[in-house]
Amino acid sequence: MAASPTLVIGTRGSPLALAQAHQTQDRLVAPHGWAVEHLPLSIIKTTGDAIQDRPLSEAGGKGLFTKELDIALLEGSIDLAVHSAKDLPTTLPEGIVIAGFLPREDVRDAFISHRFKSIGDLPQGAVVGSASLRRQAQIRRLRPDLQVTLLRGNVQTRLAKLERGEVDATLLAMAGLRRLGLTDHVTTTLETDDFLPAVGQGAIAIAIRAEDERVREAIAPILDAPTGQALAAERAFLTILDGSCRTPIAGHARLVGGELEFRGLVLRPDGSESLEAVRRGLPEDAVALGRDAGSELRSRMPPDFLKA
Ligand SMILES: NCc1[nH]cc(CCC(=O)O)c1CC(=O)O
Repeated sequence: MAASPTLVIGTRGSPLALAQAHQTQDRLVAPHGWAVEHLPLSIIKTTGDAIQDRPLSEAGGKGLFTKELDIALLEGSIDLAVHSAKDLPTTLPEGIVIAGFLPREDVRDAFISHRFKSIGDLPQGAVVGSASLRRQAQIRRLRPDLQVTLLRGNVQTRLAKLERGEVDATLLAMAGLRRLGLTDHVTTTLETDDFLPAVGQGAIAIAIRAEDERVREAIAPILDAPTGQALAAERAFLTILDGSCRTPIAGHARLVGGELEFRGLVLRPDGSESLEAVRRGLPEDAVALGRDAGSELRSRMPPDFLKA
């Protein structure tokens, strides 16, 4: 047998990022009969990891988690980069493409509280912490009487802050909690009809060099086509709305029967108003569905909509 080629997997160093990188590594072992030693991880610290004191939306947004990994890809020190699709900007640098996505995890958000059973159960004035403008705005829409505060840090840090009583409740993605084996903390899961996830939530994206056919072929067996179709619609929607991190935007596509169903939502940051668009169509038309929903919302949005 010929010597196996080596793929270097680039990842951030947070526990969630490492869990996702290990999942990618494990999935690549099976189809090729490679050993994990052929798929070493290269852990790369990003600007986003270093900023702890202010909301990332103020520090420059999503690219903060990808820039250093993009550079490593382009320089050739890694062969693929594993990302939470949710944290990826809509446009990647020249020369880098998303090859595809692993099969999607649970897309829902989880409500987590040690004292209260659900969002509806929170007493007036209770403090809900989240760093996500999307979650903040949706909470405010459901419960304008609550206090919504910034809660930053990785998943474990946020759970520790909740434990210490810094907030009464928080919301986290089910996908991350599952990957970290932390679902014991979940008080209740929020159905997508009531609380719409972020574009890309629950999906792991694999980025590669655009022209690297060797890597593209090697990872093809682990990519999931339905997830790719859903993400195509969601990311097209986000692109139309020019999803900056300052804008509360939610969007989710799923296959229902043979059809792709997309729901998109934009909210005022204070939750006082929201606009929703729904599209159904052929999975092949995913990009058009997402774009169309985005265009509809953009045309319906009053000019001042995105200001607080
Ligand atoms: N922004 C942080 C982030 N990026 C991806 C996930 C969870 C995993 C996923 O959504 O795929 C999380 C944590 C969270 O939102 O609870």
